Parts: sequence; C-alpha cells; structure tokens
Amino acid sequence: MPVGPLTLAGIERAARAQLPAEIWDFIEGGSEGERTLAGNREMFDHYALRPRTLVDVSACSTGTTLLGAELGLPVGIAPMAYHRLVHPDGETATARAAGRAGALLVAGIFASRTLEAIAAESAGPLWLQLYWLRRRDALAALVERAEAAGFAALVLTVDAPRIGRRLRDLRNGFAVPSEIRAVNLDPGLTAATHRAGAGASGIAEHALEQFDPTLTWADLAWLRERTDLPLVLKGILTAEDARLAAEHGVDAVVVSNHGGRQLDGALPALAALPEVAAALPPELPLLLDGGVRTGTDIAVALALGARAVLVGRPVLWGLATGGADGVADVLGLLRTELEHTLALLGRPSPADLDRTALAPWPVHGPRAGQRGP
Ligand SMILES: Cc1cc2nc3c(=O)[nH]c(=O)nc-3n(C[C@H](O)[C@H](O)[C@H](O)COP(=O)(O)O)c2cc1C
Ligand SMILES: O=C(O)C(=O)c1ccccc1
Repeated sequence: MPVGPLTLAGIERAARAQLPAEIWDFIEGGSEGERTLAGNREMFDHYALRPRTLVDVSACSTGTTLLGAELGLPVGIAPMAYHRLVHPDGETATARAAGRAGALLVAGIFASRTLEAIAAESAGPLWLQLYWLRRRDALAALVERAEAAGFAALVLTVDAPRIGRRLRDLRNGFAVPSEIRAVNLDPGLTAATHRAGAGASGIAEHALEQFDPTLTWADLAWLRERTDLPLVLKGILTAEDARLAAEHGVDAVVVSNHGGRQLDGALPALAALPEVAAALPPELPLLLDGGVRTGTDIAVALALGARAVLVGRPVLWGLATGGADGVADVLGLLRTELEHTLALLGRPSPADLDRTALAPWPVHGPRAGQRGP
C-alpha cells in the first residue's frame, strides 16, 4: 500500500512535478535575489524548543479564538491571487477544505471565484484581503459585497504599493491565462494581468496601473467609514508601524513580508515578530506568515507572540495535487504535527506557549530548510 505524503515537503514535490514551469515559478518565486524568501525559512532554524515533562498531555487541543471566532487550529490560509491557476475549482475547493479543518480562509481580492461562491462553500471564518485600488468605487463595492456575503473581516495589504521585481516572472514574461480571471473586479481593471511580453510581468504591469501608491495611514479612515467589519493590516514588519497600527485602531496585524515577494532584503517574518509583539497592546491579535511549513514552525511563531499563522504556498501545492482533498491534506498534516509538538513539548494547548518554550538553537552551521526522510 503506498503511503501518502507525510510532510508538506512531500506535497510540494508532487505539485512541482505536475505544474507548468511558469506557474510553478509564479507561485514559488520571490523578488530579486530571493534572500527574504530564503530568510523566512531559515529563521525558524534559530530556535530550539524547551520541552517540559510530567505534564498531563492526554487531552491536547489545537483550538484557539481569533476576532471572536473559534478555530480548530491556529492556522489560516493566506490571501493568494487566482487559485484557479492550479485547479479548476479554485477558491471554492480551498474554502471547503478550510471549513472541514476549522481553519480561517483569507480570500484574495484577486480570487478567481466569486465572493458569494466562496462564502457558500465556507464553514468557518472567512476574511477578504484588499489592495488599495485607484478605483476607490470598485473597492467600496467590494466591501459592500463582502459584508453582504458574510465575510467577517477585511485585510488591507500594505506592503505592495507596487509589485516587487520577481525575476522569474520577468524572465518568463508571465501573464495570467485569459480564461482565469479576477472575477470580483471589472475586466477593465484587470486586463493588464493577462498581457505580458518578454521581460515583463502581467501582474506587475497591472499593479502599476491599478494600485494606488499614495496610500497612507490617514486613508484608513475611508475604510472605517464604509464598514463595521474588523480591519486587519497585512505586511507590518516594524515596531514603529505596529504602534501606528494600534493608534489607528486596527483590529489585528499580520507580520508578513508577502512571502519574500516584495522588498527583497526585508526582515524574515519570524525575525520581525518579537519587536512587533512587544509594540502592540497584548489584546490585539497578531498573526504571522512566511515560511510556515511544519507544526513546529507554528509552535515557534505562537511562542513568540502570534495568535495564529497564515500559510500560503503549501495550500496551492495541496490544491494542485488534490483539489479540496489536497488542501485538507495540508491542513490535516499541520494539525497532526502541531498536536504532536504540543504533547511532546508539555504545552497541551496553544495558549500554553510563550517565550519559555524557546531557546536559541545552540549549534551553528547551515541546515537544510526541511529535513527528514
Ligand atoms: C501565488 C501567490 C499569490 C499571492 N497573492 C497575494 C495577494 O493577492 N494578496 C496578498 O496580500 N498576498 C498575496 N500573497 C502573499 C501571501 O498572502 C503570503 O503573505 C505569503 O505567501 C506567505 O508566505 P508562504 O507562502 O511562505 O506561506 C501571495 C502569495 C503567493 C505565493
Ligand atoms: O500579491 C502577490 O504576491 C501577487 O502575486 C499578486 C497577484 C495578482 C495581483 C496582484 C498581486
């Protein structure tokens, strides 16, 4: 009997073997030298776990709460454009799997299925990610639709006034195939995404046309006036911006460098987490994304102050290899691994994790991103 993948790395190998090279590059790639992309993974290697013994771990739980919602595990699916690039069902399959696992789904403004179809498949908390579009009327319309469809929070991505120089996409002249569309936006607003020539990226051209780089803290009031939904900022990496976020009344913050796809050389997400956690009032929920690939990674992020993590690329690997079942495999593996980690660490629930669970990894030397058989 063949045994299915035992790690997310196994699902990654399977996805890579089946996806066209330019789609693989778009998903997997980072910007410029991909130093931040690599740093996101490497930073987890700087921590060792300090297991406590003789703790009753007969009933470990992975559950938590986030903005008033219950989660079966402290994991959400990071907002990513165009899930249909890897599977014909796209975001509705992702939503089904998230619901089954009790995970949060953050749908992207560039989702390739409608907000209403995603909401219909979703059984758990569902948030919508927004970019600050020049066409403020299109943004306002989306906010209204999201509220009506039952989305529970809005996530404004603040690390992308323009798209980073993703060399793989530039080399490939990457454009999104014309049959896969950001169906929640007017086709006139997304046309550039589907055209690219040698040395150009459709994604980057489109963002230059449509993203409004004048966005500042003062503009958050515009969103606030239009909705009672909680507002989350995604892409904070410094204590200074964390303090400003709190002063501007945001409801949660995602520590993120956009999976190494924006400013290359930016801090690895996990390296920024302690300073952001220290700068925020303790009641403000903090999330992290970037390089989370194992249950141990989740435990480390939680011990450093995150309430939950978001996972990006692995969800697309799962979707590519098995649709909703593949995404369920990814979330199921993370849950299994986290539950084992908590039990063996002597911290039977996520709430038991704090800095006392961690020590600096005591030996130097390079370590492969993910080891094991
Ligand atoms: C293919 C792809 C598309 C993405 N699209 C978006 C997006 O539309 N909006 C956004 O805020 N972040 C986007 N991201 C960034 C993710 O939300 C997240 O920050 C990042 O992927 C997390 O890192 P990980 O992939 O290492 O888990 C995208 C990432 C990938 C890989
Ligand atoms: O945000 C991204 O990383 C991304 O790839 C994207 C995709 C479509 C439109 C804008 C950004």
